[in-house]
Amino acid sequence: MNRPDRDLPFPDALCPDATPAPHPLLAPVIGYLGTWRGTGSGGYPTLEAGFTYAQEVTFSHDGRPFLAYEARAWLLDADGNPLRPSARETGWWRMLPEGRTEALITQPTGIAEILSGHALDGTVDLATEQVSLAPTAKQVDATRRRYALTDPDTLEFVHDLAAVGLPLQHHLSARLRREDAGQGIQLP
Ligand code: HEM
Repeated sequence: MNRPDRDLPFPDALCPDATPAPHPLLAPVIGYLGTWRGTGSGGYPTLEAGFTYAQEVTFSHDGRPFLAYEARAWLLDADGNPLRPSARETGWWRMLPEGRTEALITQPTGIAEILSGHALDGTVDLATEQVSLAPTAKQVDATRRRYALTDPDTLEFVHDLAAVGLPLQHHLSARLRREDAGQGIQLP
């Protein structure tokens, strides 16, 4: 969806020095632009065992004050080989003055999250304002997400989940590296 090489009149940009120029309100998240890959682990009290996964995440923009966000994950076996497709999600991070952030994220499991939070110094904290569920989706009451650029080429992610009647607690942690690591964007 966000491929910059597509023949569109207004293609998305994946880095700050490409055309179009990023909107000034993207400043607190400018280091997120690009494609990220890495692995993570997760679990939940309802699951017999924890799991490990790989993930690819892309943030792009079209010159307006929001990031287009797309993520797909697949489970890994004990040897690190791909096992099966897992979570996918797509959405929009709306950037407001002073780093205030609103995000809309949907998943093919029938879950739609509306989150709000704040972006500061490469860290974005988001918590759900509202979760909407398709009629057959699992019960999800709330999520909380923290994304942190621990260096210009490393994006760490922690996701807490309140679902199926349980209180908000850890579901996922991941560490992603910039696809073209080494050419990382310097943080302001
Ligand atoms: C990288 C992203 C994610 C991965 C790899 C992942 C992985 C998993 C796995 C492996 C399970 C066990 C069921 C299965 O085998 O499919 C699961 C369950 C579940 N996940 Fe996730 N998940 C991710 C993101 C999310 C998100 C964003 C939400 C909610 C907004 C979510 C909500 C749930 C719920 C509600 C369950 C079912 C719990 C239960 O019924 O016991 N997951 N997840």
